[in-house]
Amino acid sequence: MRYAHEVEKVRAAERALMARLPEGALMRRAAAGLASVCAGLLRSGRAGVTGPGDGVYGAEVVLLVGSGDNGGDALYAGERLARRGARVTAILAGSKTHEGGLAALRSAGGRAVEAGDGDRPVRAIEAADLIIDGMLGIGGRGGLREPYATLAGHASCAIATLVACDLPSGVDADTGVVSGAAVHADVTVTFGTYKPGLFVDPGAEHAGVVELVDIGLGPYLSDPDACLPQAADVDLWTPQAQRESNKYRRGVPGVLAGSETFTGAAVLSVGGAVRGGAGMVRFASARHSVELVRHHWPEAVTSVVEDSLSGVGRVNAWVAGPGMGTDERAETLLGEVLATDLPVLVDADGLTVLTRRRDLLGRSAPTVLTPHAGELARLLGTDADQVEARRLEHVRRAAEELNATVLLKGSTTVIAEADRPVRVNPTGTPRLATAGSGDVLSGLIGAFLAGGAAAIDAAAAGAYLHGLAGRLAAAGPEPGSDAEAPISAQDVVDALPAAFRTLAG
Ligand SMILES: NC(=O)C1=CN([C@@H]2O[C@H](COP(=O)(O)OP(=O)(O)OC[C@H]3O[C@@H](n4cnc5c(N)ncnc54)[C@H](O)[C@@H]3O)[C@@H](O)[C@H]2O)[C@@H](O)CC1
Ligand SMILES: [K+]
Repeated sequence: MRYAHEVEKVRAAERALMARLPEGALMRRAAAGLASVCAGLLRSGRAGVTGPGDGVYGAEVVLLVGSGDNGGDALYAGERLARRGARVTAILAGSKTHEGGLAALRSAGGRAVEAGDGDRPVRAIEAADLIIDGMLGIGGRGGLREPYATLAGHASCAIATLVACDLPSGVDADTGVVSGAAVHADVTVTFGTYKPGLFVDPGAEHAGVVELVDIGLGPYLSDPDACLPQAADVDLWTPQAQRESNKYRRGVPGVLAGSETFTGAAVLSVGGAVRGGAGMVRFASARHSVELVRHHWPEAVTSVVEDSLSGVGRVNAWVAGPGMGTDERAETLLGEVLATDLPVLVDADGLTVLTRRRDLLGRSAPTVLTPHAGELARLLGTDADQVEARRLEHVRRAAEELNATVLLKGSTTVIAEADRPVRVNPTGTPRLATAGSGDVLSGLIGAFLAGGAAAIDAAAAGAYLHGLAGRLAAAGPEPGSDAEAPISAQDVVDALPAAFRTLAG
């Protein structure tokens, strides 16, 4: 798991640590880590310098230097690279400059130009092998002002490898929100702990590959605000099929989905549950959906239901909502499911019903809600643009107000439960924004809930494997190929076994 802390907590930890260290020691640690990652990039040839030598000697390095300590980090890192023979140019963009850092760079042979000094900054950026963005770190607020915005644009377009110091300038550290121009980094070297904005789009997408440099902050940091699960975590959360397990021990999800009119959602949701490792799936719906599910998934045990689930048989968890409609019948059946003491996942039409029946959420058993921004906005009585603009804030609020584990779908899927760090899903592809993809996710999480996983673990594991299956389906059988193709929700179902296999690797 990767843990992230908001700015306030980072600052508190830095203060506590700095009180025990000589003046400037922390900045030198950060700069040493940053210089070491940059030297590695230059050595590997990734940053454009090829031929004999260590890649650092003779390399053209440009520092974009802001007025705060982020600029100080960049200047001290530049000093280290200059001492190893790099030709380092600092572009001074702030209203002031870290004096110690600038003096250190100059003493190592580096030079400095003002951001407003004609076309010299642009020429330096164009000729660079590597650029360090030291304009703004955790002190950044709102959209980039000039000349930062223009420099961010030039640097992001340059052929040089662009390395962000702590976080890309223009990305909000706590939320990942970008307002206006921002640095689009290849690599971000972040200090002490990850920042939530590095996990969540658009911040995550601006950060590129994120490297964490340990500056000794760990013991001083309080609880994390967000975390990013890794394959090993997901492996622990998915109920593993033990050799001795029989189909009942692995858990039986009940899927209440589809209607006379809408059948596809039901087929996909059952598919997610079957491929999620459910020993057996019970499916309850109107006759037409039942017929189609029987045809696609003969392994599901089906029941035609009208206004009661009494004949469905024993299940360990419920998935309710995809394609079930929003009429009175749907409301009655959803009410019956939520009145049980079983874990219940509510999605799609089920969420629409909940907007008028929030009282149904007053239960003590685990509930997982899987809305997209529009559905969450309706549940919270706000509008979708607000949710999209501040995803972390809204998913946290929803978990508190709705008494549920809330998985907010989107370009970065985020999952909240009261009093826990938000889990951010690291997998996925824009190709997953296709009809029916969410239905697959609901069934998959339902399989994990039925298998005994805690609600937040089931949701996080489901999001991870679903995103990975989407990526694998879009990439096709060519390993390592960057080319992606459009996919259908059924392709995601079919790629789930391959996604599971990566966990074992
Ligand atoms: N505090 C510490 O102990 C350490 C801090 N470190 C570095 O220090 C950074 C934080 O330094 P600071 O607190 O000085 O903050 P920053 O360097 O992030 O930026 C602060 C300055 O930027 C200006 N600014 C804010 N938003 C702006 C915008 N949108 N456009 C233009 N200018 C804007 C502010 O007016 C202020 O002058 C960290 O990100 C990290 O890189 C590291 O050296 C490790 C140790
Ligand atoms: K930066």
